[in-house]
Amino acid sequence: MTRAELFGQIQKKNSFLCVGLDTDLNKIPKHLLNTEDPIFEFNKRIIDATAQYAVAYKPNIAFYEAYGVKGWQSLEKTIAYIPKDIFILADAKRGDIGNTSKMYAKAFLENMNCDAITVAPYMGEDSVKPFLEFDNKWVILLALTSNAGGKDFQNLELTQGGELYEEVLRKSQEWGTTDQLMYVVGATRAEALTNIRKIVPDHFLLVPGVGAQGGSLKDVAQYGMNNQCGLLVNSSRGIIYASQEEDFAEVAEEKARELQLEMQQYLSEFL
Ligand SMILES: O=C(O)c1cc(=O)[nH]c(=O)n1[C@@H]1O[C@H](COP(=O)(O)O)[C@@H](O)[C@H]1O
Repeated sequence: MTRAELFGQIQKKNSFLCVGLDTDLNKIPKHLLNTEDPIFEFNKRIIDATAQYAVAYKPNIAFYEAYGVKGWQSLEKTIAYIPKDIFILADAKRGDIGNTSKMYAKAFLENMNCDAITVAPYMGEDSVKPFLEFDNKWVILLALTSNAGGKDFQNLELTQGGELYEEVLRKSQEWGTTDQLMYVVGATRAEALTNIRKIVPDHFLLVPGVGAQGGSLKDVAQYGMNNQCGLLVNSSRGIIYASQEEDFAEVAEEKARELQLEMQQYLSEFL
């Protein structure tokens, strides 16, 4: 999907919501466990309930890989089921030496035909470049993550000045364009967004961490939005497990609608 198409979806739906499909057999409603493919059945119901409010879905690959071949099949069915105009982001956090990254890229951007993949920048340019060789596909580089341990490395002061995550933002801009690269910034790190926007004013940011991790959507929108919105804000557990009973899809729809309404307000205020 191109940047213009993504922004078009945001304008059409008045939303920059990404629904995270972190589907865990221990958390989905019990009655679904009797179906042939409980993971897909759950995802299908969540997608049906939230597609009108979501501009992106983010299946976290760990939740599928954990169940082996069956999990992978559920993932493929889920990706095929997502409406074609919605951005699909494989949250796989890959990155390895060049010829290995090339195979990861082939798996997610070609065979699975996802629009984007999350990539760890730690191994540098030749580990990221193979993901950038696909038309209208995106690499989402981890910059400032939402977890407490993110500070262990990402906030280290470099001898030449600045913190490590700032160098990730600066250096990686040499590798691809604003039509190919996005960055992960946790909603729990919203205080850094003003500084981040000085370094990457035009890029899209994937922002996980609202809902279950407690990040503020308002702060993210206020300090992170640019003139093309420039944000995809993810919520996984806060939507998909808001109810773990038979009404889970209705409650997920309500939660997605609540976030969309709030986003609509910020789009009119800050865009
Ligand atoms: O890359 C990510 O999506 C990601 C980066 C990050 O810094 N923090 C983070 O929580 N995530 C992912 O975003 C999702 C957050 O889920 P919830 O906390 O349930 O909304 C999970 O799939 C995480 O793996």
